[in-house]
Amino acid sequence: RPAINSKAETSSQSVQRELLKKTSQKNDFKENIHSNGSCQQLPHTIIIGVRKGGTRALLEMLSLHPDIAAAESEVHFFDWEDHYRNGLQWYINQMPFSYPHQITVEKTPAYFTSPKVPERVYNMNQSMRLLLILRDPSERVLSDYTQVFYNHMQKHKPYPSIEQFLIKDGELNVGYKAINRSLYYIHMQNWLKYFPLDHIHIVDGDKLIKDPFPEIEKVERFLKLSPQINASNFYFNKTKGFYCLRDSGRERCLHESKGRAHPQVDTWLLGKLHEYFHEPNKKFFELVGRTFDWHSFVAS
Ligand SMILES: Nc1ncnc2c1ncn2[C@@H]1O[C@H](COP(=O)(O)OS(=O)(=O)O)[C@@H](OP(=O)(O)O)[C@H]1O
Repeated sequence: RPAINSKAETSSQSVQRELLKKTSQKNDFKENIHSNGSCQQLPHTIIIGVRKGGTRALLEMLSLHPDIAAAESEVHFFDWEDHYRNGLQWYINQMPFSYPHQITVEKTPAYFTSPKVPERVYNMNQSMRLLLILRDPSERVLSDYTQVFYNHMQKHKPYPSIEQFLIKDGELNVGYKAINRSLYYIHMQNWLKYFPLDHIHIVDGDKLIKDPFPEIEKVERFLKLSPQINASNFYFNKTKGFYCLRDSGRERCLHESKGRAHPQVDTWLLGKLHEYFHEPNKKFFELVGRTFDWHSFVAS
């Protein structure tokens, strides 16, 4: 049963349960075994978000571990109806081939803020251990905007300035989607209806940027992996301005779309953002019993 939610099953829940049952009965799906003994398996852990939190960096860094097998692209199984309808066999087919001792992981940042997803993950595996990487909520808003701005640029489409999204009638536009995605306590509450807090490991995305190794060590411990990733797997690349990875002598940085400059935002507007997130951040800290070093300014 869900950790907190004890309400009677709603019709949408029973439809979902039926959908999952249809595809999850043992004989209904196979784990696609390769002749070398590897096979495709359902993920043992999922990086559920948050969008622009550093999910790709986390996945790539974790993949340095020999016991990790990661799905390359975002799967969007639980949040896209077209995918979810295909059932668990389809989900398995998206997974990398891995050996029995390995942990399969996929990352889809949109899961964290998608209300249907926690229940769907729960219906698949009630004891799933989840990874969540969060970043300063205001910084995340700027990163979110930057991502969509570049998506438009690449298609040679115009895109309004960040001020046009952030300001409405002279005040902060709290209806902006990117702001909602940064209200972490709201989304976290949805997850905690189904999973206990100790099954959701929160990676500090700001710390992962500044000094990745200690954060990755914590993830190794959470996933009960042997400590195999070392400080020497990371080196700071001055040109990129971020840590890059060193794996068996090979060096690589994340794609150029990661670590882009954010738009310059007026101090007044930035102050408004920081002020707006003060209460929601406090609620989030109470919910998870831990604080983060996020901007949280209150006007005097
Ligand atoms: N080592 C390293 N190299 C490059 N980038 C790094 C790294 N560690 C964390 N980050 C931060 O990751 C941010 C992108 O987050 P996501 O991968 O979750 O974005 S996405 O939701 O999948 O689009 C990205 O956000 P932006 O800085 O806004 O581009 C980075 O700040």
